[in-house]
Amino acid sequence: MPAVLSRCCRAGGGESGGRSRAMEARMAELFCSGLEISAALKAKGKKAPKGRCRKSNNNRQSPASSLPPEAEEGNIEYKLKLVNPSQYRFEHLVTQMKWRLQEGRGEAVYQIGVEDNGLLVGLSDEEMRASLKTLRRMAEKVGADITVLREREVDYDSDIPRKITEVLVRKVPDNQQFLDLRVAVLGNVDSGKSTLLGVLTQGELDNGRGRARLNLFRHLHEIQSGRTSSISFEILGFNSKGEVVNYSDSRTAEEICESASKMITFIDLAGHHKYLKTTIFGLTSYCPDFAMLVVSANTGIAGTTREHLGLAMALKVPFFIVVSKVDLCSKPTVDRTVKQLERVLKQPGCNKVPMLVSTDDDAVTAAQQFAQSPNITPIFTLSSVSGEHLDILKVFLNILPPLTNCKEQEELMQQLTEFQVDEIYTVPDVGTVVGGTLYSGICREGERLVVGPTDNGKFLDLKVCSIQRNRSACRVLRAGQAATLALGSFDRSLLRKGMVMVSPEMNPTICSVFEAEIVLLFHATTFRKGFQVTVHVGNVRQTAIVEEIYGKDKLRTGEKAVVRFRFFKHPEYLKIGTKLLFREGVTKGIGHVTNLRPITTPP
Ligand SMILES: Nc1nc2c(ncn2[C@@H]2O[C@H](COP(=O)(O)OP(=O)(O)OP(=O)(O)O)[C@@H](O)[C@H]2O)c(=O)[nH]1
Repeated sequence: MPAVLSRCCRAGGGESGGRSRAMEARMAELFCSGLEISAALKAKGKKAPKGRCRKSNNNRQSPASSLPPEAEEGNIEYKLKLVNPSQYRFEHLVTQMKWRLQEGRGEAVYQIGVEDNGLLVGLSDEEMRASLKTLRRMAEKVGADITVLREREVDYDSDIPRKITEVLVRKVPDNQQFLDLRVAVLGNVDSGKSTLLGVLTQGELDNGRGRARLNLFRHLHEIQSGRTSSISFEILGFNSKGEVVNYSDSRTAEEICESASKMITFIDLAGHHKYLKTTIFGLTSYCPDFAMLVVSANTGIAGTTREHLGLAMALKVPFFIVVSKVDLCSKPTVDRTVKQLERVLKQPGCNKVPMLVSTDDDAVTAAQQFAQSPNITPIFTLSSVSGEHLDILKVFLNILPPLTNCKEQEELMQQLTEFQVDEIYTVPDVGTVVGGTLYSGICREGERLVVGPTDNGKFLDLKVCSIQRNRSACRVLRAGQAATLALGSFDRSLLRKGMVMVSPEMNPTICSVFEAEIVLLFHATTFRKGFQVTVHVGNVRQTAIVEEIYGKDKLRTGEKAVVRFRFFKHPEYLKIGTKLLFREGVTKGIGHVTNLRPITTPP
């Protein structure tokens, strides 16, 4: 592997292209065991790079007297003070708040007492009171709510104590019911994923023998009877004051949706190795904003942990880590697990900056830094049994912003409708129902779309009879939102996971043969023409045959090439540039689609 690695590092044109290629190759290390990695590094005479990572534990806000200068774009606004503004200035401030909220898709952070250049000047108590009063008036004017995230004393050149205050402003956009984030939950079997979700979403602690998890299953069974998916969804809401809204004080999902201004949908993925295909499907097709990797404090990195970490990295899903079950271990054991994680995160294949989060204050810093640089990896240590540090994770989840901004969202909404079919059900009295995500455009109740491709490459007409999100009715679905669509009497047997429902004007490109630039992450022997792998591209999952490896007759671990694949069963709808992942047994690889051989369908 090492010789190949260095070749990959040197290959490539521009600096960033070369760097990302080297990163891809190094990712091979992530998927291998620790022993393989250290052997590879030793052979290469390399050490994990120190210089590129900021000091770990940089979670503490340094007593620095400045922040980075205010950015024109984004949802963070610095204000030195807001004391008695004139009517004209007040109107200007309100317009500015609207813009910042738009940038943060409904959330903005105001730093009061800070100059535009980032200097932490601070305000006296009286000035701060007056400024917060103005901020409240501004928020009222735009229909937003404000929550003070934290107050800090600053050491500015003055005898009187001065403070800066950080305030979260939240307004649910008029066309939405709540702000929406999707978090995929990863981790080894028994690491405590379902238990943590049970505790977060039901509001009751676990007994260490699976009570919280049982609650969840009973509940799931009640509300999702008939659903056979091995991926389950759980919701955790926050109201405008940042308080948790979950099943502890709401009886139904509808009630939670009604009182929440922000909703986190957890996608609970299986931990066991034999369900890896489903786990990959969950990550590639449900478009999570973030992933939460749960690691048990007493076992550390075990089982599928490393593989799940590699998947999140390969699919570029920003992730944070929860070290669970700290009640079962002594402090040195917890520290050892955290150190082990930090070591892996700093490895060349990862290049992450670990950030241990142990106070509410750290959680605020972590959420903001994480949003600005997904290289930062917050690590929480908690217990679902004693409840230790559980509130810190909730603080983080409450203020965690989406990583795409309004502009990107708007652009996607302007495009033609494209809904990815991830689940298919038959619901009594409703008929055929499909679950999935609206990738682009807008989808309205009553809309006519086409679904396909069928086995012979056709698209079939259908009508969207009704739409539900989080089990509540919804008339309009917007790009990025997940939902279930009822299709009335449409024949279920004509549908399969991986299809798309698109606007009839779209004329989608479908293909059985496509090319992809790939990096072989791991292969026991050599990877040649004729090899069969399961390919995951977005919500498409199908066996494909390697028809050609351009310029080479075989590939070894760590090598890259452009490869031509042919789907085994039926054509699929693919797009150039889409990330791709393939596996078969121990063979794994990543890459992206570079070329399609479209099939032209008869009208
Ligand atoms: N003491 C203690 N036990 C825990 C904690 N979290 C989970 N457990 C226990 O660990 C066991 C496994 O937890 P699960 O939540 O089922 O683990 P999982 O990661 O969802 O496992 P899979 O769904 O099989 O991938 C259960 O018996 C839980 O009660 C914790 O923080 N402390």
